[in-house]
Amino acid sequence: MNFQEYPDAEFMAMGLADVIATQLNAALRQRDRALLVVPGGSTPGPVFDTLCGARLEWERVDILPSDERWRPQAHIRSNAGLIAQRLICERAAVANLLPLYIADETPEDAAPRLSEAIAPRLPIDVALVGMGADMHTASLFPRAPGLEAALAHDAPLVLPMRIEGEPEPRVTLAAHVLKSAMHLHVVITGADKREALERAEGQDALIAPIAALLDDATVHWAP
Ligand SMILES: O=C1O[C@H](COP(=O)(O)O)[C@@H](O)[C@H](O)[C@H]1O
Repeated sequence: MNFQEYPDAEFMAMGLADVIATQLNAALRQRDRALLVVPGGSTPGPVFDTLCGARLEWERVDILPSDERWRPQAHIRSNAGLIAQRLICERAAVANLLPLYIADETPEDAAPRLSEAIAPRLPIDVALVGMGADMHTASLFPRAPGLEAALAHDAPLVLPMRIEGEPEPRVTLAAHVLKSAMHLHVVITGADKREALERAEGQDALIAPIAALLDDATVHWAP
């Protein structure tokens, strides 16, 4: 794991947005299109606010959520809703959002079709994921039913997740999909998450799902 520490969240947003834009530009020099995976939640907003102004050919960029809460995009808890509002705007308004949600279907019914839809878009050029203080990443939650399947190297690309205590079901990219990204970044803030990250290192991924990604990741942390 590479660990990058910043003096505050604003510095981190600027630094991380710059790294992601540089990596996307490099990918676009090699191929027609680039694929960027991003998380939802409360942490990535400031990174999106800076990244959306980056100078790159956004019309050639596909943006895919790392996971989705099973809500329509207009819902306040939708990860795609956050991404559409804070990232797919300004210069990035012409980027293409690949939703991980199908209206009027259950996550279980939709997951195979979502897997089929994203398969031709892989590999991921740049993946940015978050982490909760409980060490979940994307929607890979500790001890969740279905977690073992989602950690398997041959898991379907997209899996449904039902997590006790969460207000809605979810879908998530499998761990191997995130790990296969050319560049993998984890963004976290606060002392509690830094401590959780330290606990996760070397842990069983069934207890600390973020551990499944750490070997391949650069972790970006600000107080
Ligand atoms: O529920 C989710 O949580 C994680 C972490 O979110 P945060 O609010 O603690 O930053 C996020 O990465 C994931 O995409 C989201 O669905």
